[in-house]
Amino acid sequence: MYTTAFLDLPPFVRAGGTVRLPGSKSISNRVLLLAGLSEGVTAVHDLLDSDDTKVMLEALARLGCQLERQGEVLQVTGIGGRLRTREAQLFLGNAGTAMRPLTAALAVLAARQGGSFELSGVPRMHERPIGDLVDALRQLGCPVTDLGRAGYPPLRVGDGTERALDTATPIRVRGDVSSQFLTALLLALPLVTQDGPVTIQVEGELISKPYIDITLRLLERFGIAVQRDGYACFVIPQGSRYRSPGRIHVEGDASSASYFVAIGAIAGVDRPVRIEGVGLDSIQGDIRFVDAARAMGAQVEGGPGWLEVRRGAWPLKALTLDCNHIPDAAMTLAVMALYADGPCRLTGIASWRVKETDRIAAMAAELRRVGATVVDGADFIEVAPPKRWQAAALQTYDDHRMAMCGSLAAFNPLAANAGGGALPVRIVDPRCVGKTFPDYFEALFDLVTPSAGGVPVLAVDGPTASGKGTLAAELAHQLGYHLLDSGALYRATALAAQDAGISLEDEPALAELAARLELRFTGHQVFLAGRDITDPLRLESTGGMASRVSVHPAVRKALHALQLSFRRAPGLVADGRDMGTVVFPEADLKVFLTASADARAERRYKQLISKGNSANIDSLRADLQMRDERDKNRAVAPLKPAEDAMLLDNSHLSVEASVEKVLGWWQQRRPF
Ligand SMILES: Nc1ncnc2c1ncn2[C@@H]1O[C@H](COP(=O)(O)OP(=O)(O)O)[C@@H](O)[C@H]1O
Ligand SMILES: Nc1ccn([C@@H]2O[C@H](COP(=O)(O)OP(=O)(O)O)[C@@H](O)[C@H]2O)c(=O)n1
Repeated sequence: MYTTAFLDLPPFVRAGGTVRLPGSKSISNRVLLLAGLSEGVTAVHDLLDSDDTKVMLEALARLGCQLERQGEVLQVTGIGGRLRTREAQLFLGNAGTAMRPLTAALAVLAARQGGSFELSGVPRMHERPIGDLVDALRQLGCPVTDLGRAGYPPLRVGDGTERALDTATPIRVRGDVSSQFLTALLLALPLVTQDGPVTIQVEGELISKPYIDITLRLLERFGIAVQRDGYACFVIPQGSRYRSPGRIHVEGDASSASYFVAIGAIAGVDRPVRIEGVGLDSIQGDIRFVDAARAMGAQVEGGPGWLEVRRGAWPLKALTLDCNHIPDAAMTLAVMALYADGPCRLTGIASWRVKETDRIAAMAAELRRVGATVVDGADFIEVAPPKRWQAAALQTYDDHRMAMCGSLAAFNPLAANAGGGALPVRIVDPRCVGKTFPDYFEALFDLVTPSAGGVPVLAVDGPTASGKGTLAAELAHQLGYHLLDSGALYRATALAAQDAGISLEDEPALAELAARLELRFTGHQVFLAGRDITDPLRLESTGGMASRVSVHPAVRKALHALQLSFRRAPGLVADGRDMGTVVFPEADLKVFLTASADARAERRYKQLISKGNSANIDSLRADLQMRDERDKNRAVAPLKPAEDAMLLDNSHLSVEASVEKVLGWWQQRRPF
């Protein structure tokens, strides 16, 4: 997962390959609650691991459920409908799928068995209405106290005393704001069917019906057969009891699939985008997004648990659609509209206004940034593709879907009206995808081909101990970019030569060795032919050998292709001696880092001492000056600043100040 302040996506021109979807959020949190309320143990397979499931799991643990991971499977031992804890404060982040059902379940349990629970979330959660659910619970006789604004979390359910509930009178709940209130009641009310059946009557036209279908199907798996009359009246039979199905598989998330369906429709030109984990047989309503994508031109094939998507019509065909049945996936259509042959109009989306953010307002604002013409109203949005695309920094409003949708703007080079341009797209706060799809961007980068020269490079060159490695690593960390420590390649070649007994003057043998170097970088570790060389690689003596190895033109040539292969989406920070001059002459920013010989000798001295090595500052200074001479005076790729390099003498600058300086230069060169 990218936890950077922003993530710049290079422009993409093609997509293809396979993506395996994480589990559905809606199914995961419903299954967890049902398993938590059941008698016995439920083995949950393919559970989504995300922010929203984490808060649900934490809440269940606080309530006395036993949770045990066995590899990929989570074993949940439920409380069997009996409170194990009579008091708890539960923090539920921004997870509507945890807040609503837990409010309902704990309200009835607390009233029946005497308990008191506080439920709260992030500030946005406290702006998301829950009043209709609270009204329904109060009709039953459950004590519910508003701890903030009436009708919004935080709430307290129960007052510690046992109460009789009125389960004979039908419970009325509004269905036209969010179907989650009805879901919450359906999931919770089997707990109070001891004395008779419980009837729920929906007032107003129910929205997002497919989510109720998921709820009913999962209740059935847990032994509860709800009788119903369409979507207006639901009856939970007397004596209903949750029974664990023993084992249950969570489907891949159909809403998450929508981004990859869109990517296939936009850029699946040479090969399809294959999506695994959810198929045409899905129980999730958002699978019907596939119909909408087809209507826009996508070619979609599918079977149980898989979909394959290719580009069909291009540009995409403009669409007008009532999206009431696919509230979440419909957001993806709003972004596909950027690539359509006319304006697209999505209606029936009033519920967008009460989601993680006001999604109609957010979508309109962000699509305008890339150049689209957008008209929005209480329950619709109309998007006309940009006449002129603009490079944009897209805000994400702590909303995972805004971030994932925004990424689709990076296919702008393919737009009919792109005019040959290729613009990067900045996603601000990419971490918000953690709500449902923590590795979304990694999955995206695995599928896409960036435009030629589209992957940005930041080159840092300079003499030894100037702080290149430290600076480059921190820049890569803050930008979410890959890191090339080119010195490590020369160092590894030197170690390999030492192992193989090859002389450091034997150019042809060294070049051959360099060409078939079996190097692997994992986190902070480096492996050479399977051997961990992390420590020997950093030895001062290895640096000295590397300096001798690196003077040979044939060795430099042999390592060239390997260095280029580090340039992958989203971007690269490369550190060395000739990054800006030879290897990446077209780098977007070149920094030449220097510091006085005294400063560098002192840094190296401290670095060695802190690692428990012995060192002598005078010999270190002499050694680094000798290495500077060799690097500067060699015939091929000598150490010198590129003509267009920015010079930075950091003799009197802290690491943080150097990083800030370079990030400032970087920002100036970005088009946002
Ligand atoms: N701007 C700086 N100010 C002070 N010390 C620094 C600075 N940059 C790096 N250092 C320290 O100097 C040492 C050498 O830095 P390193 O990044 O390994 O250099 P290089 O990669 O150029 O050989 C490290 O211990 C590092 O923490
Ligand atoms: N792009 C590069 C990187 C390193 N090198 C050589 O490899 C040696 C080790 O590089 P390094 O960056 O790990 O070493 P230090 O800068 O820490 O000494 C340097 O002394 C250079 O001679 C090079 O020639 N070209």
